[in-house]
Amino acid sequence: MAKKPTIPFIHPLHVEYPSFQHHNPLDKFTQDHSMIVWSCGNYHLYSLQGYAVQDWREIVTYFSYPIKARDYSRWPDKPEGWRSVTEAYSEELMNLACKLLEVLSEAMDLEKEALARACVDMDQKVVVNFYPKCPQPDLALGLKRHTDPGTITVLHQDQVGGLQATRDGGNTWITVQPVEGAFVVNLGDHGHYLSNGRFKNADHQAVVNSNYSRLSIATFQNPAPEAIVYPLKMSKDLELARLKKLAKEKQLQEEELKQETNVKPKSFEEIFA
Ligand SMILES: O=C(O)CCC(=O)C(=O)O
Ligand SMILES: [Fe+2]
Repeated sequence: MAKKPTIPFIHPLHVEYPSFQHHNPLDKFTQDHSMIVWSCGNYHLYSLQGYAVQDWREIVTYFSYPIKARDYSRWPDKPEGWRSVTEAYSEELMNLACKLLEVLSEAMDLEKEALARACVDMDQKVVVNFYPKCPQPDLALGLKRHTDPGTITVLHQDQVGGLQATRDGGNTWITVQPVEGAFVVNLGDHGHYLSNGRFKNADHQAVVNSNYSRLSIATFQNPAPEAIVYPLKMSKDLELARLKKLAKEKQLQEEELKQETNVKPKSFEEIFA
C-alpha cells in the first residue's frame, strides 16, 4: 500500500451562512494523482488506492433541539437575522417531522404519538452541506454511501441535484431529482428499528459535479440520548400481513432462481441456426 500522504493544506471553514466562502483548494497543489490528498474546506479527497474516499464537502452543523440545550454562543451572528430565520426553520421542521411520524405511526396501526414518544424528547440537528464544484467528480463523492442514524431526516436540496439512493446494496443508483419547494424525507436507522424493519432506512450518497456547486440542508430528527431503542409492537394483523408478504417474496425469489438454473445453455448449433 502506498505511504499515507500528509494533508498538504486545510483551509479554515468560513461560517458565513448562507454563502460559504470557498477557495479552490486545487490552486494550492500539484495534480499528481498518485500522491496528492485534495483538501476541501475541512474535508479532503484522496485518489490513492487503498484509502477510503473522503467527502468533498464543507458543513456547518447546529444543534437546535432540545431548546434548553441550545448553545447560542456557537450560532453565527452574521448575517443579521440568521438566528431568527434558523429558529423559525427549526421549529417548522420539528412540526413537519412530528406530523410525518404521526402518519408513519398510523401506518403501523399504532397510536399517532407512538413514534414521537419513542424518541422521548426529540433531538434535532441541522447540517448545511456545501459541495463545491469538483474538477474530477469521478474521483470523488460529496458524501459517501450511508444511512442516517436517527429517526427521520428532512432534506432540502437546491436545484443542482446530486443525491442518489440505492435499493440493491450500491449496484445501481437512482438520482433523487430536485423538486422545487419539496423536501426529501429519509427514514434513518432508528426509524427502521422502531418499525421492526417495515420502513426501510434509506441507503444514499451525494455525488458532485464539475459545473456547479451544490447546497443541501439536512434536518436530522433523533431520539433523545436516554431513549431506549426497541421495535414498537404492531397490531397482530399487520405483523402477520408483513410476515406473509416476506414469505411470498422469498418464495418468488426462490422460484426465479430455480427457473434460471433450469435454463439449459443453448448448443452451438442452436445459437447459429
Ligand atoms: O446532500 C445531500 O443530498 C445528502 C445529505 C445527507 O445525506 C446527509 O447530510 O446525511
Ligand atoms: Fe444522509
